[in-house]
Amino acid sequence: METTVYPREPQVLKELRDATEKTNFGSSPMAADPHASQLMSMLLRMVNPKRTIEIGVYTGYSLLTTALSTPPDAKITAIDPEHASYEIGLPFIIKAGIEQKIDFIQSQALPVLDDLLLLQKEEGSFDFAFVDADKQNYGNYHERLMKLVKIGGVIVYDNTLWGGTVAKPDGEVPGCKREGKVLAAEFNRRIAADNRVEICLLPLGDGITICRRIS
Ligand SMILES: C[S@@+](CC[C@H](N)C(=O)[O-])C[C@H]1O[C@@H](n2cnc3c(N)ncnc32)[C@H](O)[C@@H]1O
Repeated sequence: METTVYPREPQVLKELRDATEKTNFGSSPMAADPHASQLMSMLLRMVNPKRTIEIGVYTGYSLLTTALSTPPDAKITAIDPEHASYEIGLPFIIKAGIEQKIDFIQSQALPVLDDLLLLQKEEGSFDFAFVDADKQNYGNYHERLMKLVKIGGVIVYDNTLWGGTVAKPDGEVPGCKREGKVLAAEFNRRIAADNRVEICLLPLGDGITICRRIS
């Protein structure tokens, strides 16, 4: 981290991370890991998406990463029911001059995804998606994103190792981590068996799974 990640972290992202850590919102390590963010930035530059979806914004570390790594005319649909945490990061998004790329929707994600699919007929309209929200719904998000993201597009899921607990016997997992372990392990098995995607689970940050839609 000291050699490869922090020295290359854009200054405005570092400022957003510091501001997050200084607030009450920073009491739990919710923001995307800077190492995972470095990977996402590279992926985004390779995919060069015009439209992306982010589920789970918090103070906006991954959202600002996305906005900094996409073309000037890219549009990001960012969904989170909490606005107060987003307001912590907003000054840095404005400072970076990329707020015009972002459509922040204050809502639970599922109704927004259903609306995009059923009412707005946005099937196949997105090139990239990042999911970092309620783990109970990862399977539901996956089914909707498999329609919203076009064939060849990329979906990235965060926290798929859940602190490494997915690889540990239950007895070695603290009680507060057990539900997350079960949810992450179930989701990992589900997408491993999904032949509509290529996948790769990378052991950086809290575990990050990259899916490329192939059918
Ligand atoms: C781990 S944090 C996201 C961190 C963020 N990606 C970052 O880099 O800072 C999880 C976020 O998911 C949001 N969330 C929880 N349930 C949600 C839901 N049903 N739909 C959308 N977002 C949700 C929470 O409000 C929280 O801000």
